Amino acid sequence: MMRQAGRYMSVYRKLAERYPSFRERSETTDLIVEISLQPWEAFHPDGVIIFSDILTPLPAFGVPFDIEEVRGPVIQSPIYSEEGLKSLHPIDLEKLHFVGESLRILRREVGGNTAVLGFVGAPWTIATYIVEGCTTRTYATIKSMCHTAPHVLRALLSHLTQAISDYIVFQVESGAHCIQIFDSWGGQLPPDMWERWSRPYIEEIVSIVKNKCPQTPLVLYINGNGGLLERMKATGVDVIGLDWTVDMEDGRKRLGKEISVQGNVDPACLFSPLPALTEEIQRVVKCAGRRGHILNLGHGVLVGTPEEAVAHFFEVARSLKYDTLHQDRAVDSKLVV
Ligand SMILES: O=C(O)CCc1c2[nH]c(c1CC(=O)O)Cc1[nH]c(c(CC(=O)O)c1CCC(=O)O)Cc1[nH]c(c(CC(=O)O)c1CCC(=O)O)Cc1[nH]c(c(CCC(=O)O)c1CC(=O)O)C2
Repeated sequence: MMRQAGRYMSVYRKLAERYPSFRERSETTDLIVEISLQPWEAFHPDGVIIFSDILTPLPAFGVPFDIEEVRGPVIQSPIYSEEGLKSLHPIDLEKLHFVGESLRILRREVGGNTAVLGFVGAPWTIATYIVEGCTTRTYATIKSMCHTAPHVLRALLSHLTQAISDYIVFQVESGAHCIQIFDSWGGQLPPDMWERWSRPYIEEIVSIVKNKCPQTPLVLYINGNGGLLERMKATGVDVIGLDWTVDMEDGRKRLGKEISVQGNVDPACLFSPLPALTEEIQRVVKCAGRRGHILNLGHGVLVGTPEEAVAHFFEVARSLKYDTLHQDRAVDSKLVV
């Protein structure tokens, strides 16, 4: 489940009181392992997601950042000029030793029946933070840069493409079974702009990673991806994450049978009465069909979500039987949540 660890869990909030800095919590091996295992111990999902952030690798290629309680991510020196590009350097994976160590420990801790999942941000999404300096609602600076300084933006995105590719391979070699690429803010671009400013860089990442780790499935998630589904498929990833604004059945039709899908229960549904949540999970699973569906939310668990609802989500997922959901014969297929 996306964002399955974090602020909605009381054990996490208690730990955060003792370790108030997000960077400390997400850059200390023991804490990363402990936080990653909190939802695994509480709900027994099929996958453990390393507790980290899409911004975690930034300092390893020359971009310091912090996560502030109210403002969220803050980049001390945003990059929007050729001068700013000078601070970038190739990713130094030794500076991310805690990620490698945590993935290795998680693999040992969870045994053979649980997948260990790594993730990265896509170049466009990471660039929105590096250029804007913080979370933005308008993306005005980076979008205007597409016209005022396209060469600078291209150089930044190319640098990020190489760094992120190296970082994915590092995560796989450290033990991640599967990698999700978050182009969370790709849906903020008109589709033709996404084609120019995001897709080529994701495609290059996919090609580098498929060359070095051909067995590792890659999931691509974009928030607000209704206008982009077919374009996402063309990147060559193995799984397309659907947010909840796309009907699962429509998504399936548009994407065809040969690609897998993930999603797409509305995270807000976890605030509804549990029987309504049960029905929605069953509906989504039924619409997704019998093969190649990773049951998940359409985006991360929201802050304030009742933990009982998350527990219920996993219980319902485990209880599903294809032969009762579908009239056709049951298949021996596993649900991953
Ligand atoms: O998420 C927030 O609302 C707070 C600020 C924020 C963070 N990263 C950020 C944002 C969004 C933004 O403002 O741009 C920026 C961020 N981090 C991430 C994404 C990708 C996405 O969710 O679409 C994004 C961009 C989009 C987005 O936030 O929706 C990914 C992320 N951060 C994180 C995790 C791990 C996890 O939660 O299990 C994960 C993903 C793992 C997965 O779902 O597979 C961890 C994280 N990062 C962060 C926090 C909050 C700070 C804290 O615990 O003290 C937390 C913990 C939590 O969400 O409760 C900081």
